Order: sequence, then structure tokens, then C-alpha cells
Amino acid sequence: MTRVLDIQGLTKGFTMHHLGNRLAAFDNISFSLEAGEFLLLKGTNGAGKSTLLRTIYRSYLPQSGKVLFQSDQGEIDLARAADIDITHLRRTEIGFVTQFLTARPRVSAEALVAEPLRMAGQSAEDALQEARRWLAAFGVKPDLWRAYPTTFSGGEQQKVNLARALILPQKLLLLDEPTASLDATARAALVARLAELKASGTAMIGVFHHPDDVAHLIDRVIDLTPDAPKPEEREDVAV
Ligand SMILES: Nc1ncnc2c1ncn2[C@@H]1O[C@H](COP(=O)(O)OP(=O)(O)OP(=O)(O)O)[C@@H](O)[C@H]1O
Repeated sequence: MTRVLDIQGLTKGFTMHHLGNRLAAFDNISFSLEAGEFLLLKGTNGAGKSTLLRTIYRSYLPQSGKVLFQSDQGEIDLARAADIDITHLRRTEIGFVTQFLTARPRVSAEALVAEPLRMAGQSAEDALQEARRWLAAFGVKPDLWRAYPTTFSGGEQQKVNLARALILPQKLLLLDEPTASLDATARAALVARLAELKASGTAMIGVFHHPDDVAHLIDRVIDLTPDAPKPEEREDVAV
């Protein structure tokens, strides 16, 4: 087994300045993740699922604890790494799929999806061909490929978002309710792609509104509901 992530004693809260107090999002979380493992995060609303994903991705800084990631350059604590290293890792080794697309003015859907491949060194033409293949797989109509996603429907934007986020296999993939607002075709394409990525060694941590979609991929479940059993005791818990 190849270790990808080792989270040790991670604690995150939000300081509510206007209330003069601190709200705990999660407290003293520890678990590790191997290559090709799929970990489902579950828990009641507000249990801290999205906050944990964002803390691993370093959108948030934790109060304490470590997020040890085995990068191609060696072990790095994502909780303490320099911003420039985080930016590089996000481009090369760590992906984050949310239900929201960050569309950019006057950038076509196909260019947006092709971008990660181009940044990884593929030729513009090859990257575009591959981008179109993924747009088709997620059910984006060919008429829309050269259009700007800023005007797309919520579901169409989400499909472009998925195609872009999943086009390039990464070592660690964080998924925050990626199936929200997707139709059946896109959900099936997403699940097929996640299975492919898992088989190729991508480690994944995901929050899913309908975990049944990915039930066959799940290796472990962590329940962030306050007072739920500790992560170490949660292995092989049914969804
Ligand atoms: N930026 C923020 N500032 C202050 N409090 C926040 C912030 N983000 C999240 N919280 C609080 O942290 C707690 C955890 O929120 P989080 O969004 O991680 O929960 P969740 O488990 O993903 O919930 P849901 O299932 O409803 O999406 C909540 O009580 C929320 O109000």
C-alpha cells in the first residue's frame, strides 16, 4: 500500500468576531489514506464535512494538527506549506471538485476543460480533442462546446466543471457533493470516471448527497456527526 495522506489531530473552528466566541467545525480528527482508497465523509448538516475538505485543500488553515501529503517531491504538511507550493500541488497532484464552476469571461467550455492538460504540457490540439471527449461523456451538447459557460444552466456548468476537474488524473481528489444538480447521464459518467481514477491509484475523499451512487467504490466511512464513534473505530461501517 502506498500512503498518500496522513491527517493527525486536525482541529478547525471559526472565530465569530461579532459574537465574541469560537465555533468548532471539527476537533482532533486523525486518519490516513492510501493510493486508490475511497473514503466517504458523512455526518449531519453542519458536522464539518465541507470544512474538512477545504482544510485539506488548504482553503482554510486549521487551529492545530497536521495534513501530511506524500507529494512527488516528498512529504509536505499542507497545513504549513508555503502558498506557492500549495498552488503548484493544486495544479499537479491535488484536485477538488465542488458543485460550482468558476467560469471565466470569454473562455469557452472546451478551452476551460482543456486547460489542465495544456498546463501539463499537452499540445493545444490534443488537449482540445480530449476536452471534447469529456464534454461529450458528461452530456454537454456539442453546440455549447465553443460557448461561454457563464450563460450555461446550473447543471451544464456543473458538467463542464466535472470534465475540467477530472480530465487529468491526480494523486488526491477531494469531492464536495459533485452529483448535486446532475442528470442521470452525467451521474453515470462521473461514477465511471471515479472508478477509473480509483483503479489508476487516485485516493479520494468525498461527500455525497446520494452515497448509493458510489457505494461500490467506498472503502471506508468517517462520520463527522458530533459524538459519532472515533474514526479509528469507523472502518467498514456500512453507509
Ligand atoms: N466560513 C465560515 N465562517 C464561519 N462558520 C463557518 C464557515 N464555514 C462553515 N462554518 C460553520 O462550520 C460548521 C461546519 O460547516 P460545514 O459547511 O463544514 O458543514 P457540512 O457538514 O459540510 O454541512 P452540510 O451537510 O450542511 O453541507 C457549521 O456550523 C458552519 O456554520
